[in-house]
Amino acid sequence: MAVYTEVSDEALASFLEAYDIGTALSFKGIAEGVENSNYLLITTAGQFVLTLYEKRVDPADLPYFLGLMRHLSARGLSCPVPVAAKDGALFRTLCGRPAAVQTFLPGVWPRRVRNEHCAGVGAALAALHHAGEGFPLTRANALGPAGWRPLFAQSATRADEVRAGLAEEIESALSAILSAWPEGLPRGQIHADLFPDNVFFLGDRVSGLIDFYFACTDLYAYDVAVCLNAWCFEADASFNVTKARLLLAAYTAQRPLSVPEREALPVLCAGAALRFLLTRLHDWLNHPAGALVTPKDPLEYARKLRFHRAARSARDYGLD
Ligand SMILES: Nc1ncnc2c1ncn2[C@@H]1O[C@H](COP(=O)(O)OP(=O)(O)OP(=O)(O)O)[C@@H](O)[C@H]1O
Ligand SMILES: N[C@@H](CCO)C(=O)O
Repeated sequence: MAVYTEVSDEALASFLEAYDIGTALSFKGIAEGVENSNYLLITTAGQFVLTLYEKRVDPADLPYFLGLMRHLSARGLSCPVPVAAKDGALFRTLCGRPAAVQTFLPGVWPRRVRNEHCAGVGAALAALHHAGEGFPLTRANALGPAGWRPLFAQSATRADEVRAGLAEEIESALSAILSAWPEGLPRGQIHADLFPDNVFFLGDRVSGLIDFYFACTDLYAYDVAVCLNAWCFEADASFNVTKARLLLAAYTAQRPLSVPEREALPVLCAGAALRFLLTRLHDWLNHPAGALVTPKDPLEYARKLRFHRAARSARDYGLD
């Protein structure tokens, strides 16, 4: 469930007065998602999603996130478009929280990832990277290499509660990855969290991308690495090279990877696995008893990390 803030009919009606999208016909909480409160809002003008930003999103980042979505959409990428209020603002305040109205995106995310989905996401990721060009704002990746040590420091002494030896394994991976992290690769606006639950499909075709709240300005090939982690492993933790080949073929058809990007793929994939291992470990150790949201398994990413640390070259990911 992800409705942390209840909105009364009166509060909604007065909020909507600031917009040109008619009056509410129906208003329902959306159960999915973890971070923010999301509502499906049907008005006399159409269908929208109303998001109230809870603790994790820094309001200072909203101009970047919402501006990026407008920029991407204007450049042909299918994603929710933030609707400006009558005064031009992309977000306002509702029930004491920053809140934004976005267009509704049709489609469903794949509960079971098939090969066709991987080709679709590869193409969509390259389209996102191209569409982001020219966006004037930047945002540092708070969960990039510089953030990993401080993040791990919050869990290090308790990591072995999750699995004996985990702290040492993370420490060794952290040092190896940081010392091999590539310099000078092409960078721009990246999604940084393009997991299956953030990609909507209609049939086998991508209908759009959502959840830009980790987006930042970082290495394009790191975004590819995030997707290889999120889309190309099976439930038994084995790497599915067919899925990787399809994802990479569709991506490189639109944005070829340079030789240095290809060479860096194993360390970028290891870094991406470490990022999700660290955030999941933190959430696993710190989730309040009785919380409605089940934390995600950190060990899934410890297994993926091992695969990447054993990989020798881009060939291990299906690139020739
Ligand atoms: N524009 C949209 N159109 C249609 N559905 C949407 C839209 N935005 C969000 N949703 C729905 O709301 C759900 C949660 O959205 P989102 O993933 O952005 O939330 P979140 O709270 O930031 O979650 P998390 O970061 O944990 O995934 C989505 O799975 C989807 O069902
Ligand atoms: N995609 C992240 C959650 C943050 O959106 C994970 O699976 O750990």
